[in-house]
Amino acid sequence: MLTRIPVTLPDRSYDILIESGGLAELGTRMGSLKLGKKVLLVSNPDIFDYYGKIALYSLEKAGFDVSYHLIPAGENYKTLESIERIYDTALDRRLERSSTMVALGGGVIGDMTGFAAATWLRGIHFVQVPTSLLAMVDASIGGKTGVNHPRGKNLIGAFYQPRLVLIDPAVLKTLPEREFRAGMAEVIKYGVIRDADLFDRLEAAPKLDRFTDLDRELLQTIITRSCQAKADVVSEDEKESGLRAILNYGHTIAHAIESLTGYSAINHGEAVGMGMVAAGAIAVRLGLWTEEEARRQNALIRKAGLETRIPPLDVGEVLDTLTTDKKVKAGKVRFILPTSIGTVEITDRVTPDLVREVLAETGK
Ligand SMILES: NC(=O)c1ccc[n+]([C@@H]2O[C@H](COP(=O)([O-])OP(=O)(O)OC[C@H]3O[C@@H](n4cnc5c(N)ncnc54)[C@H](O)[C@@H]3O)[C@@H](O)[C@H]2O)c1
Ligand SMILES: O=C(O)C(=O)C[C@@H](O)[C@H](O)[C@H](O)COP(=O)(O)O
Ligand SMILES: [Zn+2]
Repeated sequence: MLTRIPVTLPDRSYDILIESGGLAELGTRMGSLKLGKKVLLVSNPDIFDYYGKIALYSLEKAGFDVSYHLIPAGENYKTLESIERIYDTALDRRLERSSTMVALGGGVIGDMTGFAAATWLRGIHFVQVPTSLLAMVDASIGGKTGVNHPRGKNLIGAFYQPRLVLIDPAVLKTLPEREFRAGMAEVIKYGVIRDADLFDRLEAAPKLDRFTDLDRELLQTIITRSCQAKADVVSEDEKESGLRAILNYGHTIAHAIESLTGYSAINHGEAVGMGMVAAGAIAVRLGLWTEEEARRQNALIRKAGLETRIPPLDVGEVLDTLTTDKKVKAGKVRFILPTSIGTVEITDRVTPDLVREVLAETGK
């Protein structure tokens, strides 16, 4: 069964296509977009070993002239140096304005390929083929592309929309369990910020922490509801001038955790899980959210096999890193905080002392 979710934008609308086994149709799907012949597939060696051949074969069969570029796996390769290596291959391959970069991988590959496509020749086509749960439900959609700065997450980048997002849930069978759980953090995020019914369904599920324990119907619900939530928000506010900031729930503290731990010990989804616990505790202390709902959120995060306690960090460094967050306005750090399951608000009322208290409460 093919599910199509449109992302409707003023001048760069595109489809999210969700279909089990759909990777083999990549060439045909791209064939209908009127792209130039040259394609550069960007991936990492592990993912390429599993799925590179299917993707290349499908593209070649559809008449594309394909080459590929591999970047070692891991968030600490999400750097400008890796982007320069993509540029080298783009130059060697003489990519043209009509050419396309295809990201075959998780969010790290997707964010970097999108940024390289946005900047090479001032912008060439770009297609997302997400292979991790997190990239399927979040990173591949909406056009946030970029890389990390050693002192701050995603500080370098561009809004640049893909021409197509092609999701083949069957590839999740090889995703390491830890990465599956990381993806569940962003799924729970949608429940808290926007989709109370999704939250209820996750609560009702017998298990959430392993791909193999999830029934196929629930997996389909998780992917389609999450993609729909992201597509709706991005369609309303492409460049985060307002509503889109809700997608950053849990990320203010998560990004500080990621950069202060060197982008290696804790992955993005794990940090988001911890960040949502901290944001929930802040909301309770400000009288915005009930303790009972915060407890339900935290129980769901634990049920997804995620850690809810923040590792020991220097609080001064955390506070300093928060000031590099992209939501900072007029020098004030802004947080997305829940007001009920399914609704959030954005506030600049969170003081450094409150962050200190909550880090002490939610820390290990
Ligand atoms: N642009 C956005 O809107 C957005 C949204 C959320 C997250 N992100 C970014 O996404 C990144 C996190 O993405 P992620 O969680 O996918 O991490 P990731 O890209 O590092 O992938 C996680 C790991 O899973 C492996 N993997 C992926 N798919 C696989 C498969 N099918 N089989 C076997 N192994 C597979 C990868 O090789 C990697 O080791 C972060 O950099 C985060 O900032 C971006
Ligand atoms: O798409 C968005 O908007 C998001 O905030 C989604 C987040 O899950 C994602 O991690 C994003 O990359 C964070 O954005 P940033 O602007 O804070 O870097
Ligand atoms: Zn995220």
